[in-house]
Amino acid sequence: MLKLHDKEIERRLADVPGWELVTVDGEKRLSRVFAFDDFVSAMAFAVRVGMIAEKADHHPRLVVEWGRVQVEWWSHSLGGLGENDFVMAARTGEVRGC
Ligand SMILES: C[C@H](O)[C@H](O)[C@H]1CNC2=NC(N)=NC(=O)C2=N1
Repeated sequence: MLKLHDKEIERRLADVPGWELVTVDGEKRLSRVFAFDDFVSAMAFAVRVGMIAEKADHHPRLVVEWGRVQVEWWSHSLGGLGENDFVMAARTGEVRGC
């Protein structure tokens, strides 16, 4: 998988509404916070995202708190964003139903 350049990233961001481009330790990531009514719903969402990640062998950073889950996707092997990350971001939205 190829590391995407800024122009390609900008173009693909339009395909994943709701996701934000962030840079952490010099590496670009896709980031989004999902809101829930309580902790159990947040946890259940995180588990479902974890399952699709495991199946894809491509894993996110998941921060689970009462009522919210922050999801970040990037490719460790690329030190940035690849096509996979946009695919998984879109699939994450489907898990949530939005
Ligand atoms: C050995 C295993 O297939 C690799 O470490 C996978 C696991 N999950 C991964 N997830 C992410 N986000 N990036 C990777 O480079 C990655 N590599």
